[in-house]
Amino acid sequence: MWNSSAAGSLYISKEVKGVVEEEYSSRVIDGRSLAKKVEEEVKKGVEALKAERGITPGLATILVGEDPASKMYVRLKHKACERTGIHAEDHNLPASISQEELIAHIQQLNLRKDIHGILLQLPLPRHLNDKEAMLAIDPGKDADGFHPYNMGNLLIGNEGFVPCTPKGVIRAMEEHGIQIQGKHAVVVGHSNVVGKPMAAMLINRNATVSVCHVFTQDLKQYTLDADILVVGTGVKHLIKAEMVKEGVVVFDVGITEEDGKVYGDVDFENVIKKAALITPVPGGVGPMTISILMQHVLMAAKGTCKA
Ligand SMILES: Nc1nc2c(c(=O)[nH]1)N[C@@H](CN(C=O)c1ccc(C(=O)N[C@@H](CCC(=O)O)C(=O)O)cc1)CN2
Repeated sequence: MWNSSAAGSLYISKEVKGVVEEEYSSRVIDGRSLAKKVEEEVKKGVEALKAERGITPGLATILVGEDPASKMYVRLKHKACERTGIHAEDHNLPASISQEELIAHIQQLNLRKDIHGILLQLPLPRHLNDKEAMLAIDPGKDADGFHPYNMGNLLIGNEGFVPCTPKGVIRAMEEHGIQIQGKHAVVVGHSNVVGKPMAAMLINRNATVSVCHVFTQDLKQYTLDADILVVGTGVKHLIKAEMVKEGVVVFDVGITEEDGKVYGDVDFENVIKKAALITPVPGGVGPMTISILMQHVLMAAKGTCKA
């Protein structure tokens, strides 16, 4: 049922090579190769848009403050823009900015004809209200898919701008021929960025979906029954081998940084021995998130996703 070679999973990154025994390497979903494929599609689309309509897609990223991880994610997004031919603008605002000033800044970007996508890097400093700020973004420029208009559309099955991480997971499933309909998909984590939109996307594809979170009693009871498991909690190695069944497909969306190393929510080294397919951290869902963002900026510039 699973197509482990479809998306070039023969290439294994050096981080993964270090922990995976040879016999399991074909089970690894290589997010970097998949992201490269998506970026190549975007690059072609950008070139065509420039040639046919003289439009260069433009993305404005807004980063409030100096959080090192957020700075790195914004940097990765700008590099992807460079690779795909998208114009990128860095709006680094001071941590002391008020809610009103932030909203005024977003409104200025809404008016700009050369800016097609606006991305507000999360998390914001605690004194700022992210939901209110998201609401200020023109839904037609909402490259992240977090505006309530786009979230509402997702819920009723109109998938336009949807959150990039879960869309990256769905794209990886498609590339590997993973059947979703009729399967039991278990989503661990109920954030607005990953868990809730992921559950909606799986429901839209006729999976039976369980959503587990920090208040779920007996998590293992759910994860053991999962055909598809998506985990995004930020708890390092929350999912152990004894919590999954043989043949499960696992998407690890968690990121924990410790002593300069990055860890996922899944005990990859051991879970891979039971999984049919699994994403590593790093090199799994993260790069897909960024490539889908590029896809959204192109969509916004083409006007194929109007609010
Ligand atoms: N406005 C948004 N804020 C946040 C989002 C988002 O989608 N939109 N998601 C996360 C952070 N994030 C993107 O912003 C993100 C995180 C990680 C990666 C990634 O490629 N990670 C690499 C590892 C990098 C490392 O070494 O630390 C990987 O997994 O291979 C990309 C994007 C929260 N905020």
